[in-house]
Amino acid sequence: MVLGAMRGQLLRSSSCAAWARLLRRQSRGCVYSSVHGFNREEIAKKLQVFPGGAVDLLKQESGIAVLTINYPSRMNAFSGSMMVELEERVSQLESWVDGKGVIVQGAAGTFCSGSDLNAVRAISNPQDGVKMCMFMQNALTRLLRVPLISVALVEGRALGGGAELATACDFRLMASGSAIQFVHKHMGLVPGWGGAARLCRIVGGRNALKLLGGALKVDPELGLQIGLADGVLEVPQPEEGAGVVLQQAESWLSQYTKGAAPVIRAVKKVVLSGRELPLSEALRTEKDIFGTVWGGQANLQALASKAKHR
Ligand SMILES: CC[C@@H](C(=O)O)C(=O)SCCNC(=O)CCNC(=O)[C@H](O)C(C)(C)COP(=O)(O)OP(=O)(O)OC[C@H]1O[C@@H](n2cnc3c(N)ncnc32)[C@H](O)[C@@H]1OP(=O)(O)O
Repeated sequence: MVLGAMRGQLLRSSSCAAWARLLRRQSRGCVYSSVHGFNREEIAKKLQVFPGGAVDLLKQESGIAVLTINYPSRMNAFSGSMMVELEERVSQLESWVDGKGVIVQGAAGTFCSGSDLNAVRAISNPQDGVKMCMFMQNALTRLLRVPLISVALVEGRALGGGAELATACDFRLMASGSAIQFVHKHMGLVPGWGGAARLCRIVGGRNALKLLGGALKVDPELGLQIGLADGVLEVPQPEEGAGVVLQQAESWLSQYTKGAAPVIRAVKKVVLSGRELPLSEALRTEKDIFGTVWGGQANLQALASKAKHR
């Protein structure tokens, strides 16, 4: 047993370096850095000028966190300071070693109505608009790449940047009566937070063209039909109390996060590399990640238990 554990430790340390190399190559999941003329501190300072609302993070014993976009007086629109707070919360998720899953939701029964239009009107020059996009693309790409299985719990409306936020999760659960709508065209815009690129990968180019070109309202039925939604949750009667939909979402996610955190995190990592890397590099990364769990505690316990897995 000791030899096995030592072998596992040796493999883990060398393979962790491989995962670190992958993350470094992706510069911790960021798309933009100074080589792209992106100055994070400069744009964060500009965004902080637009206060309001919060992005709350609850990390639970279960290993499932709840990230809440919290600005109900503005239908959970993202103020500038909330964009900076989102990035901070993603950093916390990246370093949560016991984490296995995360549910992204909006406060007060609605998801997110995109950018705070008051901030949008003030950031009207193209240069600052593009910098805001780069900031949010970095934050949302990192969210999608955290080694946790993520679910967007869509109640009420997910509009514009809110629809884009929903695409920055591995899965989407839609409450009955909810809608995801890429309203950008109505504003003379296209997605800028990475939502178009992710949407094409989720529903395919033709459906993405319809949703963006038609600014179509995607209800749960259409969401399931085109693969934008992975499940529909029935909204309970008011007397059943708030939080029931979140409990349903946690129950749905826990199907996929049952087990040791290192194993669930490795599952997300191998899928992430399979999703994003060229085949040969994905295979090498998979081998490295395999090495972090081979001979690990969960593996050794499973071998010792001789349990049958039906
Ligand atoms: C990259 C994309 C990004 C960008 O380009 O920067 C964007 O996301 S742009 C924004 C895209 N979003 C929208 O256009 C949605 C605008 N909001 C609505 O369409 C509606 O508010 C709603 C979300 C469908 C809800 O409608 P309703 O139920 O009728 O409520 P109200 O409209 O009265 O809203 C309540 C309250 O909330 C304020 N609000 C709503 N959305 C925003 C927003 N995105 N920014 C700022 N404020 C918002 C709305 O103004 C109301 O406030 P009061 O008027 O003070 O009551």
